[in-house]
Amino acid sequence: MTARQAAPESPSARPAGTPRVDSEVGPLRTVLLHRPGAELKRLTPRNNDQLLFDGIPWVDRAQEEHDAFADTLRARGVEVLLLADLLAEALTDRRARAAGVWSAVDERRLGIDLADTLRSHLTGLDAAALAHVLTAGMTFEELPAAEGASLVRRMHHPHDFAIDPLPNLLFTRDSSLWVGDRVAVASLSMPARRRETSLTDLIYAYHPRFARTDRAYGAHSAPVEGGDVLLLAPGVLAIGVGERTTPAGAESFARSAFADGLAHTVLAVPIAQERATMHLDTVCTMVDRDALVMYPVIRDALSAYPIRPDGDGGVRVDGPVPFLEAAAEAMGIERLRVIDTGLDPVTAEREQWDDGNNTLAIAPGVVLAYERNVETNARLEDAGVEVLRISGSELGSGRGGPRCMSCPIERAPLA
Ligand SMILES: NC(=O)NCCC[C@H](N)C(=O)O
Repeated sequence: MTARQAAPESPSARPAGTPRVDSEVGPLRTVLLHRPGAELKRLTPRNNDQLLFDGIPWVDRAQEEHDAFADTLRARGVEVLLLADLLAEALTDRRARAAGVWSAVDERRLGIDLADTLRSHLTGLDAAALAHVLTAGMTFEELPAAEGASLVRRMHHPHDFAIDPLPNLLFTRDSSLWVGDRVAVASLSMPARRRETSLTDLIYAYHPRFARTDRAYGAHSAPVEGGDVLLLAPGVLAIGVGERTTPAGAESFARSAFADGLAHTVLAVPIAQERATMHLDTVCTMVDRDALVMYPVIRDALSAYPIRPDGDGGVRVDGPVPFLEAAAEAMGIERLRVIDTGLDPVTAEREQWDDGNNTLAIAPGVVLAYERNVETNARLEDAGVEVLRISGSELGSGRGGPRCMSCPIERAPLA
């Protein structure tokens, strides 16, 4: 056990406005969202698979849905920060602009000459214009004119990307996460998403709001995505290991959390390496202090490898043991209540796919959920959970729900 053992906070211990997240369900005070923008307009039937979207969203409607999502949160007193605003504000710092330019220009793709031309063009942009390129990307036909016509320019199709767009920025859950008073910039596994962390990294490094923020983990470590990390209770993390987060990622995240005194137990939870279950939060999320909504197909099979400090600077790994029991034990409660997705196996499969499990708790027993998951929402209400329904017909085409689309930055402690 490390000296700085994670301990439950007293509810009055900290003033509002200090970033800190110790649980999945503590009253949500501040959250980071990304209003989908021009980057979504880059999706075509030729690139949507590679860019991890299941279809081509109607962008205006997706924005309306997202605005309604943000308004639902604001109406409950949650401060909503938008990633594009933070990015543009951070980019007013010259050092942030330099970091943004370097992270966006890929010499391996463009060759040295074209990369140089593009870097000097981007360096001359103001913060707002640069923020636009960093999120929406740039095609070859949008490149600045330059003397001579390089082979690279001539042989690429005008619609090829010189800088890839980042349509999955919408899912702010995955590219950074807060544990206690520290932010971890995730290490994303899919090539289509990797550059996202250069933007979250830049925001936390240069935006004045986060000037005194300590880091946990880092984007160059083994893969860990925020959608796989559940803060079951103060000091207790569950980390899904599957399509995205690797065993090495879960182990090094655990070591780093122990070293920083952020956790006493990490449960590494194997999940199927499939798109339908790409993150742990696609199969279960917490809806109350002691309750989860969970895909029934995995409920009895879900296991965990508990990881704890060995008292000698290393870690001890136990298990595998049944997840629900291990979680309840680590949380210090008798048992976890489980609310099933869907009604029958087919509805459950449909609603799991449509992110019925992917709820965002804004307080114990109060969640945001997609309205389309009618049966799951009814079950939640039967179990006493208040469900604030949002529409996600277009937002859902990227396969992510309210939890995926939100990165809590401050939650009040659980009373
Ligand atoms: N936590 C989540 O499950 N996030 C959803 C991410 C969806 C995105 N299209 C992806 O494939 O990464």
